[in-house]
Amino acid sequence: MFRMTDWTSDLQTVAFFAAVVPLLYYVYWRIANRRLLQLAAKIPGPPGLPLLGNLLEFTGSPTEIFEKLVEKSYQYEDVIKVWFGPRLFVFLTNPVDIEVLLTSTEHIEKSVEYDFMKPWLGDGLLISSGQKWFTHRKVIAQTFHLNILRSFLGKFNENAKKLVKYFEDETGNEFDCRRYMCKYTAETLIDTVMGADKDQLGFESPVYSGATTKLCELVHLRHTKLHFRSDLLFNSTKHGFEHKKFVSLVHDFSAKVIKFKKSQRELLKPSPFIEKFDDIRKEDKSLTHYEKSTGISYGQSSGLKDDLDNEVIGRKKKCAFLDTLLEKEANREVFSMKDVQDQIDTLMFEGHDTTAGVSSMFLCLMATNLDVQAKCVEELEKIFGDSDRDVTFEDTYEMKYLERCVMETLRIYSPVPVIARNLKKELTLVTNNITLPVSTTVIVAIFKLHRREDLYPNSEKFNPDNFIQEKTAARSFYSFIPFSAGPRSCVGRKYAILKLKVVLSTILRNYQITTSCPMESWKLQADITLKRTDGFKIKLIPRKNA
Ligand code: HEM
Repeated sequence: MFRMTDWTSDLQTVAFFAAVVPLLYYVYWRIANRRLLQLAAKIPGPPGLPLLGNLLEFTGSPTEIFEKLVEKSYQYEDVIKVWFGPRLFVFLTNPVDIEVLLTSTEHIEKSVEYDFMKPWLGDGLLISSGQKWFTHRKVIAQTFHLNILRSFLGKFNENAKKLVKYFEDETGNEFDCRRYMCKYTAETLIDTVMGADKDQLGFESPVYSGATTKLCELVHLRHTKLHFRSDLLFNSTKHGFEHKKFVSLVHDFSAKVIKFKKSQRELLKPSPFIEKFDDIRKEDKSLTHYEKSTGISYGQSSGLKDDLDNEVIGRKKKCAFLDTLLEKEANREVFSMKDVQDQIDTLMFEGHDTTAGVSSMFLCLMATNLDVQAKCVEELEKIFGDSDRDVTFEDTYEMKYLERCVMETLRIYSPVPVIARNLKKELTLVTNNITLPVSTTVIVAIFKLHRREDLYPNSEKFNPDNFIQEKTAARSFYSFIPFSAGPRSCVGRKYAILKLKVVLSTILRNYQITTSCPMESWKLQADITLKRTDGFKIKLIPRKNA
């Protein structure tokens, strides 16, 4: 027979366990992580709640979370600690500490947040680690040598001219330019790095770029919403189904590219757009001279050097990215077919989303800084006069002011606002000799670093003079890292800068750019790459002499 006393005692037992089990776990966790807690106590940061840490302070939409993080960063100086539940996150904003982390060959493992991209990018260069990353990086970095990039100039120009033509449909309208820039960057990647033919592949840029934009949003949703971190929960929601659909769309494309390239190889046709270089050393001498004379190392305007800057890459014939990987795969060296596909997916994402973002931002900045735009155009008129000829490699050296504008865009709106590493060993910083414990997630806050008032006075203002030589020489290399730095820096940075110079100069030679949206009204969103939530709106007016 049911008795009231049984029922209340059951309830008391449940309540007892509900309160005691988490408490016991918390006590156990604190004992097991004594060293972590001791070291964390010495790091400045907002006080948090037991178990939850600072979780409740960072809720809301991705834009709101980004704004809260930036706001919080102004309350602290160089190193900031935040607890998200039991996980310790440390944000670095001082170049001296960033240098310690990024130059290390030990702390190169990405944080677990990157794992949410695994179903999409597999073991591609962005995510992989250890020996696999090391051997793949060595091969891929060589395929971005400047001499190989030179051979892409024809395609950069051809596609830039097509873009200018597409823009004719929009003249007089205020429109979001990002989708056009996505089309340009994605199609040009296929034509160059992949050495394929976008038309024969039936490539549809809005579908592909739409899928990657959506995938970024979904991955970021998993970063910001605790309940979506579990694969089981996420995969059973509508977001999980959407994620699966977009991943298979992207993978279908890379499978198609491989099939296309393999059929080309079987026909014994070399890749149609890729020239091969026999003696790379001979050409390198002039590049070294250029780099010495200007201090500019394509993208690392402060002269930072790494494996991409190795002048000597051997006498063997070198060819572009996908030809090289397929050759290796056919010879059963280093890459399996799955590896090749992972690397295509990685490069298609890294190579198109970032470059589309920065070029769209550049156009918006030109539209809101008409004096700067006029100076760029003046420089281009000096180089090209009235001619509508293609941009040559040598012309890109002459675009010194335009390059400073690109650098300043990368500073103020860094397309990758943060990067993150997982510490497998303790790391001692320069700032106050702080030691970061094992398992800390270290965030390099590029967005905040690039807006430090001590490095860039009046830092919210778009000022290309931040990159005149005296100023860059006076700053640490690590105060400007849009492409990261050190062993895991961006392999595509020289490619990106060269392509940006060609396409942006071609647009400026053909159109005057305006907008009705002042910079102060822009809303930013940092889902993997930086975007404007309100759209990249510009208006184009054809230039008379174009
Ligand atoms: C303006 C354009 C670009 C920017 C701002 C940019 C920025 C970055 C950053 C910050 C990283 C480090 C990411 C991290 O540590 O989490 C990175 C890595 C990488 N980027 Fe880029 N990137 C750009 C263009 C490109 C292009 C055009 C390609 C290839 C075609 C590319 C391929 C890669 C790859 C493969 C990695 C991973 C490298 C490794 O871990 O060894 N990127 N990029």
